[in-house]
This record gives sequence, structure tokens and C-alpha cells, in this order.
Amino acid sequence: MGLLVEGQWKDQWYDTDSTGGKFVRESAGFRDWVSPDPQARFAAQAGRYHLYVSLACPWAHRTLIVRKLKGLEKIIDVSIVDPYMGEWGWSFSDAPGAIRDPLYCLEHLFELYQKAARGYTGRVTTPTLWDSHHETIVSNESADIVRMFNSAFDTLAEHPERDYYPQGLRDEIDAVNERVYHEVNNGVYKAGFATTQAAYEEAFEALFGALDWLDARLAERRYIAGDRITEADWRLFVTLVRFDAVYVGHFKCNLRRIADYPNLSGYLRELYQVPGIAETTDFSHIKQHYYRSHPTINPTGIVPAGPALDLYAPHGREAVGPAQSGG
Ligand SMILES: N[C@@H](CCC(=O)N[C@@H](CS)C(=O)NCC(=O)O)C(=O)O
Repeated sequence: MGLLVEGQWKDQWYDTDSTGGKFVRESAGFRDWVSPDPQARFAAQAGRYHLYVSLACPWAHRTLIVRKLKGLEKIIDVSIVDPYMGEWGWSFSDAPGAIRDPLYCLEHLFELYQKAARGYTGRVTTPTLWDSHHETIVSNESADIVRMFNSAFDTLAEHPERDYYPQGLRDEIDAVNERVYHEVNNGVYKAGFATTQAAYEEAFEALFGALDWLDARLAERRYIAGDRITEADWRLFVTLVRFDAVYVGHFKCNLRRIADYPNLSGYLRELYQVPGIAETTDFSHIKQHYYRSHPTINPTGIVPAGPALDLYAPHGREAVGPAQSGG
């Protein structure tokens, strides 16, 4: 685990001393956009962009989901890093499920950032969207990449009719995303990476307050922002699907499991059973990464063998409302 400082790799764990034991996530360093406009600097084109991901990473997972559902797999190629993130950060390997970097045969992801911006200072994160035309990083912010994949490639996508950020639901989606991001997606990290009891408890309470709120909301709505699946669902899904396998134990988020929530548990199963989604979810990479890469939290690096999860059990969500049509 480390970061680039003026273009040089430094092996360094998160600094929580200056923030009273709290984990504070840094903003992404690259925030450009792919555009459907052929004249744009980053114009949507088949084969031009490459996505670097970790299958363990929830932020990368949401981009893989939208890539899959929109039918962008033949247009945007992917490399998958080794699940273990050690002193050199994310690395490429021949581990099962990993895919090496076909563009530059790099050993480590930080070398891509060095190529993109000489003298770069910042974290080296997944997902990273690379433009092979300008040989630079377009974006390393998953929320933006999800939106680009949702609409910028529509003339090339197999499913341009699928829209995960529809006009009429945008205010609702943005509002849900805001709370889910701070208290759930990032909330589990705030609990897990806290280095004081107070910081941990603050994150823990906010997290379970938000999960209770979501469970109550899902008693009346089939999906989180209304009667169809939107990006708000996929952004929540990536944390829920890791929760019982990793966050309950490794990040001490153990008030309740998702399996204990009557509505969230069925909702998680329904999303997992959407065609294509199970293929984007790799529990081996997920468990290997978290349990082996954080020695301050799990010094032995032992990866728990359980839990038994049955995400293919009937979800029962028909009782709440009709399924959406059109994926
Ligand atoms: N805001 C970023 C966060 C991405 C992120 O933090 N990814 C993690 C993996 S789950 C990472 O690469 N961490 C490496 C580090 O922080 O050094 C996004 O949503 O894309």
C-alpha cells in the first residue's frame, strides 16, 4: 500500500493520526470525461479505452457492472490486478482470474500513473480508465466512469436502450447516492480503517442507521430509487455483496449481517441474479484482497473459509412490486 509523491512510489499506509483516527478518502486525481462527440478530446471509440480494475474493489465493481449491462465488453477491454495489494500497491500477475496489462506489460499499476502524468502526486487506485490514443488517464473516479459508460458509448453499445440514470429519477438517485456513499460504501471503510474507538463507533452507528433506513425503504419499493433498477442500486449492491463475506468480520461491521435484514437480503439476491452480475462478482478475489492486504487489521493474513452464502435462493421481491422491464 502506498502512493506516488512527485512521480516516485512511496510505500505508506493511510495516515489517520492527523484526523483523530478517522479514515478520510482522498479525491480522485483524474476527472476527465469520454464524450459521444467525435470532435471531443476523449471521443467515444471502440477499442480506444482500457479499464484497469481489481475484482475485489467495490468502486471498480460498479464500473464492471455497467460495462456488462450496457454491452460494452467488446468495446472497452479490461485488465484485472492481482487481489493482493502489498508494498508496491496494485500489481499485475498470473493469479487465477487476473489479466495482465496488454498495452505496456506493466508490473505495477503505479507505472501507468507515471506514464499519464510525470511528477504525479496522489493515490493509485482502481478503477482507472486509460485512453490509448492520448496515452493518459481519463478518469480514476468510478462515479464518473459509471455515468460515462451509461451514456457516452451509446452509439457503440449493445444496449443503448438501458439507462441507469434516467432523467425523471436523477434527483432521487443523487439524494440516495449521497447518503449511501458516505455512510455505506465509504462507511464500511471508515469503520474498518479507524484507529480510535470513537472514530470506529461513529462510522458504525452511521452505517447501521443507513442500513436500517434502506431496509425500511425496500419494504415498499422494489428498487432503491423507484420501480426500476438504476445506478443507485448498483452502487449499493457492490457494498452489500461484500458485506457478510468481508465487512462483518474484517471491518468489524457486525451489528447485523445483510442476511439478517428482511428486505435488504432479498434485494441483494435479486440484484445478484440479474443476468451477467454474478460473473462480475469474484468472492475469491474479494476475500483474498481484504484479508491479506491489510496487515494492521489482519496480521496473520489468514483468509476465512466461510461464510456460506446462498445468493441464488429465491429473492421473493415480487411481493413488493413488479419487476422492471429492460434490464
Ligand atoms: N473515489 C475512487 C476510490 C477508488 C479506490 O479507493 N479504490 C481502492 C480499491 S477498493 C484503491 O485502489 N485503493 C488504493 C489506495 O488507496 O492506495 C473511486 O470511486 O473510483
